[in-house]
Amino acid sequence: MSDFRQQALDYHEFPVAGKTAVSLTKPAQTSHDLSLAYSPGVAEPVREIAANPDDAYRYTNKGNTVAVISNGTAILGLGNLGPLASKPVMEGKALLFKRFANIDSTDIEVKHRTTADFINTVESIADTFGGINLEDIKAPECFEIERELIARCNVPVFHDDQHGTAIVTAAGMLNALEIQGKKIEDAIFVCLGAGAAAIACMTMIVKCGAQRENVYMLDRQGVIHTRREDINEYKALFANNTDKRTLQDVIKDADVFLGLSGADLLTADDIALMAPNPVIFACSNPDPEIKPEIAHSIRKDLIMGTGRSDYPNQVNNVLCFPFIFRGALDVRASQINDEMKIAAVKALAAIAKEPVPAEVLAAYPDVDSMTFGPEYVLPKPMDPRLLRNIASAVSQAAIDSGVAVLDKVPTDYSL
Ligand SMILES: NC(=O)C1=CN([C@@H]2O[C@H](COP(=O)(O)OP(=O)(O)OC[C@H]3O[C@@H](n4cnc5c(N)ncnc54)[C@H](OP(=O)(O)O)[C@@H]3O)[C@@H](O)[C@H]2O)C=CC1
Ligand SMILES: CC(=O)C(=O)O
Ligand SMILES: [Mg+2]
Repeated sequence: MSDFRQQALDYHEFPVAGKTAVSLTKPAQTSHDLSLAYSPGVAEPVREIAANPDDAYRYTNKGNTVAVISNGTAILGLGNLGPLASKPVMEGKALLFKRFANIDSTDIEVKHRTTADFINTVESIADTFGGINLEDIKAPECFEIERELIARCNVPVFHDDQHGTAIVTAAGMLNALEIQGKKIEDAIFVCLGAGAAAIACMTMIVKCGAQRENVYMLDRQGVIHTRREDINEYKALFANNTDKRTLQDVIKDADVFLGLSGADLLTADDIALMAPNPVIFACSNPDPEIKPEIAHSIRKDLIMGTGRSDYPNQVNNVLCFPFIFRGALDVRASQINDEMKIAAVKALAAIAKEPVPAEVLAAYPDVDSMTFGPEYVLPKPMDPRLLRNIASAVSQAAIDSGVAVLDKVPTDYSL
């Protein structure tokens, strides 16, 4: 067994199984404490909440709790391995919520027969939480699931693989194109993958200025084009009127490759065909569409990003979901709307252009330099500015767009 594999297994197994636990926020030492925490004292907030449901935010943990919910149908790039196998990833998301935004999170893995069953299950438990983070649910079902749950739930519902990924990818893309001296409206994009993450990322990149006709999207059958009859309504949004059919047809002279598909699907020969100064975000996890070592060995003029923590330019939704939920929870937003998402894109992209605090440099002793450029198009996950800058921009956007219950952006973001 490889050393890293054993380390990863040991990390999850010892000293206790798993990565999260519940901790108490109130004293529970004396019989008086118990009489307050449980019977008879607990009856008082029960009565208050029954009379006024909003009091759940006052007397329970609802307002700072997000459920991370999956059915395990698209676990990272590993595929449909079922709900239980997705649990380490969902616990991982809960760890990240707590570590980066002090949000308490519960992972919930749902076994279900139909999409309707899944939707009904999540709807039934949604009021328990301040927000719902859907995770690793495959396309196309994820689109209906999110749409229905947004309509039916009273708290924000956010499919992280769609919108968290789209926000981070768009921010990184705007910065990478700027560094490469390319205009987004002129750039030719190749997107390998046409699922949850790919459709949302390209939709956001088009909102940021890319021309829809300059986007070539591919699934397992090749280029998505207008004469294909096997594509769903979501892929159809990216159908191009083109005779190009294969990855090799479209990668020639492309400015950007975005991978949201699977491991090792882009070759060195493909990269050699791209336009000068290309941008390659190979975001499949855990293994990217092409290894950075291979890409860099083929050409020196590229900007390379992956979803992983162990290479420069980590393009991963961890740079978004803890902070966008922090911003939404802080003003009790009823939804996470486009205004809040665009505010997150701008706030994230801007951080990469600012000087990096010493504590961030200290957290990454192996990184030589963190200056806006080809090896640093996005801030690092350990950067404390992510919390303050993104959460405050998102809260403000929620207030400005009329979806916030509270009208003050917090000033204290200490963890
Ligand atoms: N870095 C990050 O932050 C994130 C990365 N991702 C990564 O993106 C990938 C997709 O995730 P997600 O969108 O949630 O999953 P989905 O199941 O919704 O979509 C997967 C897509 O990839 C396509 N695909 C799979 N294998 C191939 C192949 N051999 N050739 C062409 N297309 C292929 C599928 O094609 P078809 O439609 O024909 O089945 C489908 O369109 C995963 O690897 C995941 O790790 C996802 C979210 C965040
Ligand atoms: C990062 C992530 O959410 C994924 O790869 O699915
Ligand atoms: Mg995911």
